[in-house]
Amino acid sequence: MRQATRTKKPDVKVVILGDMNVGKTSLLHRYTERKFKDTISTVGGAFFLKQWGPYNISIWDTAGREQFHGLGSMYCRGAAAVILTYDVTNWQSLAELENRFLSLTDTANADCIFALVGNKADLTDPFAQEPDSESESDPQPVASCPTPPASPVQHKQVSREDAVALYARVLRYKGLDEKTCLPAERMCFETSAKTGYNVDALFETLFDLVLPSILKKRSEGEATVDLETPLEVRRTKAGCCA
Ligand SMILES: Nc1nc2c(ncn2[C@@H]2O[C@H](COP(=O)(O)OP(=O)(O)OP(=O)(O)O)[C@@H](O)[C@H]2O)c(=O)[nH]1
Ligand SMILES: [Mg+2]
Repeated sequence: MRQATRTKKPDVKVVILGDMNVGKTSLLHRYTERKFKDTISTVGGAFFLKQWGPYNISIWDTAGREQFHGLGSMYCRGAAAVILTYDVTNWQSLAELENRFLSLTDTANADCIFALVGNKADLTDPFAQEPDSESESDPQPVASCPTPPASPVQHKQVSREDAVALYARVLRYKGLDEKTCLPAERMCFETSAKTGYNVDALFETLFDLVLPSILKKRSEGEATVDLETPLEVRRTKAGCCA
């Protein structure tokens, strides 16, 4: 009898969505490479493969620029989790999630998990300016006296309450009952790709939450996510497959 061989196919798909410049690619670099690197605006999309215990998780980076909007629902197809990303210093980036990006998730799995992420927290919150002890930042010059904040604190345009309210509307849009869903306190994050603040917590929370979805799929003997699905994937400068 022929034995099935296991290729390194992803078990589950996570997609990151949001307006241009909110820091989607930077968040993925921070998580997968432990670095804050220069980016160029993403063209099309790119995927990163992350080994999580015995499982392979594909994380799809998407382009926020309007010209690539049409590709978004293709990337979301079959997603087990979607990260809706905004910039805490830019109110419009939160509004765009509802106006432009939420409908793209119609192609995601019915039991898709949503996380709402306010990035660039280092610009508004002195606490988020501290490098995450787990994350290796690019070396900073050594200061001889108490270190001033790395950059001036900017006006925070999106409060946590605004994000929590949007999370509730996302659940409503998906026809989900707030009482039985994952609570906003757990699924709304403020992060900094620059310092690493909360970045591991975001991805690791999501990965833990998608495990049941992997196990269910495996027990049902479903095919894993097919990377060969024709997708016009143009890579970012940063490339992919961390
Ligand atoms: N201060 C600060 N800047 C950030 C952070 N994350 C990203 N940036 C900067 O924001 C700009 C955009 O970052 P990207 O990661 O390319 O943004 P994106 O969402 O992938 O943009 P598109 O690919 O065009 O959709 C870059 O100049 C980053 O250096 C952050 O956490 N803090
Ligand atoms: Mg990008």
